[in-house]
Amino acid sequence: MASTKVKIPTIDFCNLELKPNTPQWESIKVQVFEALKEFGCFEAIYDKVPNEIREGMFDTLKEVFDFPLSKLIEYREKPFHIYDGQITSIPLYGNVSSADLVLPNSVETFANTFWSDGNPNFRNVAKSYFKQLMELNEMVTKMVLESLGLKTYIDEILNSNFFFSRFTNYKVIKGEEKYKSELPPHTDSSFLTIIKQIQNGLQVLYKNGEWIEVNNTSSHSYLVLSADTFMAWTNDSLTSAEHRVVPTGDKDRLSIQLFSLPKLDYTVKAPKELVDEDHPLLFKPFNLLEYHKYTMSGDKYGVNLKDYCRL
Ligand SMILES: O=C(O)CCC(=O)C(=O)O
Ligand SMILES: [Fe+2]
Repeated sequence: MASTKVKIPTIDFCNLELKPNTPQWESIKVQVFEALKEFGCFEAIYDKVPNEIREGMFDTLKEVFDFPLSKLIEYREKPFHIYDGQITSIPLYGNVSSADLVLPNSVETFANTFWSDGNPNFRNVAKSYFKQLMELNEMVTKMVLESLGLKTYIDEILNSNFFFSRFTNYKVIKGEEKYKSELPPHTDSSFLTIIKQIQNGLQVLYKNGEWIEVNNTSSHSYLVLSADTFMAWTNDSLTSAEHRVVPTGDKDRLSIQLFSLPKLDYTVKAPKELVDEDHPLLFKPFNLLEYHKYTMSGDKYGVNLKDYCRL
């Protein structure tokens, strides 16, 4: 059972002209760093995504999972477009992911696969949604690096970012208790992951062993998670939040994720400033391409970066 005793911090990013070196920035920066160290996550209240854009994204997500399987398979056949569904252990879980929703000018491949007119409205909605969340990702990244005294690395990290988006659907079939669409506990391989859920279900593991429910306190709530790459790059200064999804209720649960990953050939290595005799290097330098090749080879279900390159 998830606990209600410990709460994930909520950090308000609204109504502020958030710029480095302002008092608001400094105050939020402290909260962000503390939360990512302690919990590996926080709930951001972030009102830069207009309601109609967020709703447009979820309407599209529903539409995509109502398409026949043949459409989803056609989508999967395009390079770098993933459809993960019908997994034997979680048959009601499905996700559609790609890098192209967030690359400038390339949401077209996604839209052209699903809609014969290329759905121009959705293309605008997706660009607007991800642009705002990429700004949130950038602010949080800067705040972490400033907190670590590593301002000089901000450009390097932001330039190494490669974004991946995912639409996830946890189907519910009423009365079919034996089918569960839970997502098992895992950590993400990204620097940061930004998750929007409309129904609850997401839970994060706290260091005392309790699963904490992620609740939306506002329609502008997003969960920001720090993940494996940021943990390795910061030599363990941040936690990589272990999380899982246990949907409740009798409606399909929908969520959208944005992952900021390191570019495939970027070598992730903790900077020298974070390594000394008292803080030895904890992860061998790695790049995502080699790591993914490793996770895809043989039976590696459930492995994470720690298994791959923790020293
Ligand atoms: O559906 C969610 O809320 C989270 C999904 C997730 O953890 C993932 O795709 O890595
Ligand atoms: Fe995840």
